[in-house]
Amino acid sequence: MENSVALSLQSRALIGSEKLGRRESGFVRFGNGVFEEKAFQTIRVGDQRSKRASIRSGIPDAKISCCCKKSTGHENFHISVDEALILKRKSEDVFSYLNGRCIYLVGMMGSGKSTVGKILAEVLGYSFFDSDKLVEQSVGMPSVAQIFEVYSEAFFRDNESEVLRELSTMRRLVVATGGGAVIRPINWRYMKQGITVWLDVPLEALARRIAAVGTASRPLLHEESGDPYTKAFARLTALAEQRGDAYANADARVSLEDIAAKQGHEDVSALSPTTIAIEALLKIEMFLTEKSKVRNSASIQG
Ligand SMILES: Nc1ncnc2c1ncn2[C@@H]1O[C@H](COP(=O)(O)OP(=O)(O)O)[C@@H](O)[C@H]1O
Ligand SMILES: O=C(O)C1=C[C@@H](OP(=O)(O)O)[C@@H](O)[C@H](O)C1
Repeated sequence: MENSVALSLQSRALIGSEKLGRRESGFVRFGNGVFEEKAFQTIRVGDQRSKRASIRSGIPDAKISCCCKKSTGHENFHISVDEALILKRKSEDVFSYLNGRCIYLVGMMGSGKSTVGKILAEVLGYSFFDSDKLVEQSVGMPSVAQIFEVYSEAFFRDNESEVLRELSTMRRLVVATGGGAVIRPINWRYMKQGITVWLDVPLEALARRIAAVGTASRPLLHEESGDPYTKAFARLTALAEQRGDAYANADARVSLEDIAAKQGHEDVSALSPTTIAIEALLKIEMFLTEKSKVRNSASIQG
């Protein structure tokens, strides 16, 4: 991405009426109990000044929204009053520890990076970005699938790295990265400017989710034959093996199996995105408090 090229970054979850600080109230309408994606912000990559100014100012006329329905319109995730309150309290705790640092969500395709990322952005008063969407915009194509087809995976990966580099200069963002962003060490350098969080979801659950929405938008899953679940599962298994421990570089790991066990569920499909967002905040808090303890004891010793 060259500076001269005017590219547009879109943030789909900046849903607050305040100017990117803490939202004091109204992030959820309890009566309805679902979130709805409402507002988006456009900023230009390549023009750092307008980008930062735009991010600082937020969206003056954005409405506080109460429920978040995915843009596909197929799913509603219900959220209880209790969960909404825990989410709000935990976000307030974590907000000060974060001190403006960005959150990068990593994980396999379908692990919920976008779904959970939008919730985190909303409660923290951060902007949400999906790195796949930013690559699409920077290349000027409507889908990642098309970029793979017309150019190549390598071309997509180069642009993905460039997008992550740009984002790494910014603050107060939640970024849903593409599932393969973890394979390039340079991307870790960019993402480690913020806090990295791995959404660790069992492959069966991923395959079920992806089969439900289809593989058309995910070119790496599109080649296999067979029914949607079987082909998604086979390809995800191969990708997970290739990627090995790459996801484990993340600062915090959110294991859906662990949350399900803790809550007495047999299956991770019982876990709502809100429950997962709460766990992500807990893990971020643990990581940051641990880090500051280590720093403090090092400064006492030295
Ligand atoms: N906790 C969850 N339970 C059930 N389905 C989910 C959950 N989180 C996400 N999904 C669904 O899984 C699919 C992939 O989620 P998405 O957030 O797009 O993943 P990613 O951004 O990691 O590719 C979407 O259809 C989404 O609605
Ligand atoms: O795992 C991967 O290599 C990919 C994941 C996709 O992102 P999501 O994880 O958002 O589906 C997208 O970047 C591309 O299709 C490649």
